[in-house]
Amino acid sequence: MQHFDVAVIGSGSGNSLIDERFQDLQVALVERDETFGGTCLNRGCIPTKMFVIPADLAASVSEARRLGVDLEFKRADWPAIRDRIFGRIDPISAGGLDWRERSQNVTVFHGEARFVDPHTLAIGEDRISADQIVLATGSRPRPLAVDVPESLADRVHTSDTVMRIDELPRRVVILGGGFVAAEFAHVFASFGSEVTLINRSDVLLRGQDHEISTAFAEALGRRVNIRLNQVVSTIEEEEDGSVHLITVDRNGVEYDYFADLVLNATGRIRNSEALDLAAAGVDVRPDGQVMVDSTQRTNVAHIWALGDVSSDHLLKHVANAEMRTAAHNVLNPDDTIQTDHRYVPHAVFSEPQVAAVGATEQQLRDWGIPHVIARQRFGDVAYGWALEDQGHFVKLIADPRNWRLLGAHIMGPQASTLIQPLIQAMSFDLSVPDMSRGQYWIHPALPEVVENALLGLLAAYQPDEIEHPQAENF
Ligand SMILES: Cc1cc2nc3c(=O)[nH]c(=O)nc-3n(C[C@H](O)[C@H](O)[C@H](O)COP(=O)(O)OP(=O)(O)OC[C@H]3O[C@@H](n4cnc5c(N)ncnc54)[C@H](O)[C@@H]3O)c2cc1C
Ligand SMILES: NC(=O)c1ccc[n+]([C@@H]2O[C@H](COP(=O)([O-])OP(=O)(O)OC[C@H]3O[C@@H](n4cnc5c(N)ncnc54)[C@H](O)[C@@H]3O)[C@@H](O)[C@H]2O)c1
Repeated sequence: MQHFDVAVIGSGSGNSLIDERFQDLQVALVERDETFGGTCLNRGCIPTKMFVIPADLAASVSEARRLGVDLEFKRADWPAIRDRIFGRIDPISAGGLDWRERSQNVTVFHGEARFVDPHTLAIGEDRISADQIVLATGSRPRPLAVDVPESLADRVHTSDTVMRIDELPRRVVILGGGFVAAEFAHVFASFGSEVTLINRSDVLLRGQDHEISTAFAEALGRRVNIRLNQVVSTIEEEEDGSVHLITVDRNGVEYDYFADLVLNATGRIRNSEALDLAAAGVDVRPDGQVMVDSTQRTNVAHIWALGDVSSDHLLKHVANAEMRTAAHNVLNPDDTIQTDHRYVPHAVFSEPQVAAVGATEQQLRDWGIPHVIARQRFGDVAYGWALEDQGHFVKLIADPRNWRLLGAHIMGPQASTLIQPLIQAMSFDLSVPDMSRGQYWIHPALPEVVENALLGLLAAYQPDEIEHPQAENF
């Protein structure tokens, strides 16, 4: 049996963990998928955003018309877009594997790892042992709870497969109302498909500030048919080859939908069951989330975990941060560092974009934390005038006792970029007065919408007047 200093399971963030600091250690890297490099590179963040950019261009035609420019959308050449995207990504993945296989100190094992005992892994017929083991096995799409006829396998997809399809479907039904559903609804609708989004609950992008999720649903609803409070009960094939979905709402009423493609975007499950964690004594929650402390250590001292399999946040920037913590701690188990999960931001690359960091208004009310709220419309700053912006806004929430931001929520153009200075302010403990007046804000650039929202917070604060002051800059 081969023995290693470190064994890493999963080639996504797990592969990035093995940097030059490990060069004097013998490392095993195990990957069960034929594709090397994990979700973000091959079927997640990166290819989806590469579809979103052409979708943004296609969607801009209707925006242009409002500004007096007569553009025409002819068609999206799906095979060309797909081949361009994967023509770039697939070689990166293959090159990454090739480079790794040529690393002097790393042995790549192709197969599914499972524990035999706390220090031993089985990978097919192979058995390896390691002093320390890192679990970086990620997550996968949650399968539908209803049977899908085998004959429909090429028409009922998840995010793993949908980006590789051969042609743009005419009618798309998306099941789910989270990040994946929101981003693919934008892509397919912009490219000209007729999109119906069916969600089990009555909110899209649950977990966002209520004002954002309501405004987002309204905006997306202008381009996509949105059906809430319904779940699929049956999926069958029609004679003409289309997919027939029957859904049922809370009152037991049934609805029929017909599609050329169905995207199941109903959430993700963590890849932990194949690991046989019981054999190693690693604690895992009933939903499959491996339990770790802030040093990324499991309850078994030499076993660490990071990323989707153990994190509360299924986001690549969080997996990367946890990977950096785990890398340090594997190398310095007696001098560990912790992952900072205080201000984890996220962005949804749909149309409109949504981005947020920190607490929502409803959370602060529930927690009884005093707060001031300011809302600033994009349409009321100079760049927003140029955009003729309608309906997009920044919502900031701060604690008036120390003027620190508690939450920032943005829906609109470049939200994923505009949120960054707010993340920075929260991470580096910058106060609202310092942030708003302690620096120049380029005029007439879009970040003035953030500047004005910050000033709105200060203006909203009328001590003794009301418990939760709000600046209605609308
Ligand atoms: C469609 C989509 C879009 C996304 N967009 C974004 C985005 O814009 N921004 C963002 O921050 N996040 C995004 N995410 C989330 C992001 O992709 C994940 O949070 C991130 O990739 C998780 O990384 P990881 O290293 O934990 O797992 P992964 O990258 O999934 O790597 C885990 C690897 O482990 C392997 N594995 C699993 N079990 C075993 C086993 N027993 N033995 C051997 N190998 C095993 C898997 O095959 C996989 O290759 C997106 C996700 C999806 C699905
Ligand atoms: N831009 C990004 O950062 C990005 C993009 C994509 C994914 N991700 C990550 O991946 C995670 C998973 O995304 P996701 O969208 O798959 O999951 P999600 O958990 O965000 O959303 C799942 C949605 O499906 C709905 N749903 C569940 N069961 C259903 C059913 N039977 N019928 C209809 N609707 C049903 C839920 O109500 C919910 O709205 C996200 O939470 C996010 O962390 C991030």
